[in-house]
Amino acid sequence: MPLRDQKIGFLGGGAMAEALIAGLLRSGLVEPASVYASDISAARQEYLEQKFGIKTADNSSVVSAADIVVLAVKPQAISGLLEEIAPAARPELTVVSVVAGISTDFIEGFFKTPVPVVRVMPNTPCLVGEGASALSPGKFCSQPNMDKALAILKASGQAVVVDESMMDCVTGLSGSAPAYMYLIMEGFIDGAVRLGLSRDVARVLTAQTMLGSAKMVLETGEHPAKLKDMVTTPGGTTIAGLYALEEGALRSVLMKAVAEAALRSSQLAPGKNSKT
Ligand SMILES: NC(=O)C1=CN([C@@H]2O[C@H](COP(=O)(O)OP(=O)(O)OC[C@H]3O[C@@H](n4cnc5c(N)ncnc54)[C@H](O)[C@@H]3O)[C@@H](O)[C@H]2O)C=CC1
Ligand SMILES: O=C(O)[C@@H]1CCC=N1
Repeated sequence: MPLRDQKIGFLGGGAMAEALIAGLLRSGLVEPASVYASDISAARQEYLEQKFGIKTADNSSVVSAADIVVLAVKPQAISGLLEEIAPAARPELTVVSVVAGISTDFIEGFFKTPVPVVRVMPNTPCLVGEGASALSPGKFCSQPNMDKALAILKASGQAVVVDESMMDCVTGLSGSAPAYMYLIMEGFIDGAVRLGLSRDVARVLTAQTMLGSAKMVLETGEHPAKLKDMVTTPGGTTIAGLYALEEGALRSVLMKAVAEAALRSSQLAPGKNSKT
């Protein structure tokens, strides 16, 4: 029970913090009274208090009150936030960062003492308990620190440990890919609407097909190519559709999407060719 008696504070109460808080409370691993959040938007703080029954306070008060703090601001705001909370940071704290493109080294550099930092790349499906998260330990991280971070992320889906050198890749894959999946689904839905199917029916059939196909991959452990072959009758419909997808170079487009997003992740840290 790595989260027993732990107070968890979220710094930045936006979409990602909301998804993780929802998962934690749904899992029953922590009570609302053990969860704190801070946000520069008063409206956002009020929303989180109302929705989850958690407490809100300013950044430094949350760090002082918490055993675990989750950094959940945009990369552009991370330096200011770290400068603000540094005086309250201490070696007993576990810092969990979900900030894209920001290394454990970068975060550790703001603190005067060795503070354990875990870098995490979650995704928005955490909101419905189906997140995919990757975690990497910083140099001051012990196994109990990792266990706490893993427990938070596993409350919202699946979580795996990867070497930090793979974090940009993971950011371009599972961190960003919900958006790619929605784009793909939009295309399928429009394709069916074009042929006369109602949008509502097309939406349900598309989303359930994506869910079912993903479940087949996870539950059978088979290579996707084998599962694809199971659908594909010689001379049938599927191979006709696959031919169109291959003509559009779907697989190379998807590979490029992961690479472009990973490249952008590597540029997000302040001072690293950041565009914003
Ligand atoms: N949205 C996504 O799909 C994913 C986002 N992430 C990462 O999670 C982090 C948060 O992203 P989102 O939740 O999507 O952004 P968001 O914009 O929804 O939330 C950020 C929140 O931080 C607040 N904020 C800004 N400066 C602050 C400060 N100094 N102190 C306290 N609060 C402050 C903002 O008011 C906002 O509510 C980002 O670093 C992003 O890279 C990681 C994985 C997936
Ligand atoms: O687009 C972004 O930068 C963030 C990180 C991964 C998903 N959303």
